[in-house]
Amino acid sequence: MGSSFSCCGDEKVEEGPNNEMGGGNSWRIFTYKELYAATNGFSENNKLGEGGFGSVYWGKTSDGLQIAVKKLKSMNSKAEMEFAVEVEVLGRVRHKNLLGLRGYCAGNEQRLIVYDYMPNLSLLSHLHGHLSKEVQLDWKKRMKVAIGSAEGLLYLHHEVTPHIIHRDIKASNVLLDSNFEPLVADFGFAKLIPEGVSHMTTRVKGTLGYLAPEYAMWGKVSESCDVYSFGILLLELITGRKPIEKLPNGIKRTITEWVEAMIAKEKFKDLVDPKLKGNFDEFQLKQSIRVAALCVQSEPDKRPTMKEVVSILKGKEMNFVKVNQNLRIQSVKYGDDLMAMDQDDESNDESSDQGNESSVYGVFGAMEMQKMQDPYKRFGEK
Ligand SMILES: Nc1ncnc2c1ncn2[C@@H]1O[C@H](COP(=O)(O)OP(=O)(O)OP(=O)(O)O)[C@@H](O)[C@H]1O
Repeated sequence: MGSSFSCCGDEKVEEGPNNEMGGGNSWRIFTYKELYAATNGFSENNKLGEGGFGSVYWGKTSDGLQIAVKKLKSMNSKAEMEFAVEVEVLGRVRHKNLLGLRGYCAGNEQRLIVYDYMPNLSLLSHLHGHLSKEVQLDWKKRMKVAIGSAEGLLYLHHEVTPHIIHRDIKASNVLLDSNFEPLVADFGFAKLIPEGVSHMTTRVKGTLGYLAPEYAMWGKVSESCDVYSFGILLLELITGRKPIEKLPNGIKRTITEWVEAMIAKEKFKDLVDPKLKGNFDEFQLKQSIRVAALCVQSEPDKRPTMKEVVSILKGKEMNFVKVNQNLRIQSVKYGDDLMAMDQDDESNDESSDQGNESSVYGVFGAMEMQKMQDPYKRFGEK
């Protein structure tokens, strides 16, 4: 590995366009040699986690900056596309709640993306992973994470041109800085939406449990798919439960099914993660359940926009909320074929971020997904 430092040459050849907006947010091209040295040769000890794209390593540059380096695991057209999309999208976005680009390295043999290191890791590790026992995420922090993530999405949907749909909103893609400010990450699946286009039909990418039904089944993608995923994330933050749980009898249950049943019994307070030991704000609980209920409706047109979501989470009442005053959650059934593909299983992974969430990369909806020999293959892999 160490022999081929073909990547990007040894000189700093290019800088991001936004340097004038503050040195802290600029990006540049890194050399492979630099990243190799920063990560101690991509040592296993430096590994922060692994996703579909490849592994992520902690590192420190020669000028003392702590970074996270995402290293493509194999060079194929699919992975190349994801790399290109992520770098392209990251180059366009700038918001306190979006994990921006610190740099990249693209040579003949390597593709690497460099981000700022987020010392409090992912939301997933706090809710279900190795940090969950420490219960650092009290109610106030959870609300901060909810509002911040929603603001990041609001920016993508309404403020950047062309608009961007993230398509993979989930707990492992929300990273936390030293103040527990959330930063939405992982733009490899993002879609740029040309002006005037309300929705597009596309291959399904994302993670089962968070996928909007119209997207999972028919590949119909619009901003409201992110709104649906955000609703699931919000329920996860409130309840501390996973989007899909495997019950002792082997049956899989979605978080919306569980919440729906609890609300039917009017057990609102019992919805809150027991780890919080009853320490939560009742008004905020009601508001956030209401937002989540609106977001996870199966009809995309009935879901709120992220602007509306942010307003309600910040305590402002909106007229349209009247349609869902009684806090009813509509649970969506994905269908047995899709649920069978969930690989959540028993892995309540305490040791790392990997593997305790079901990343399913379906193609063209459930029927096609069922036909795939290996459902966990990523798109585009032959
Ligand atoms: N900037 C960062 N700072 C700290 N940890 C990070 C950073 N970026 C990624 N990680 C860690 O590395 C793990 C792997 O990230 P990655 O985005 O590759 O995959 P994922 O989101 O877990 O899975 P998927 O590929 O299915 O989206 C994350 O869960 C996170 O804990």
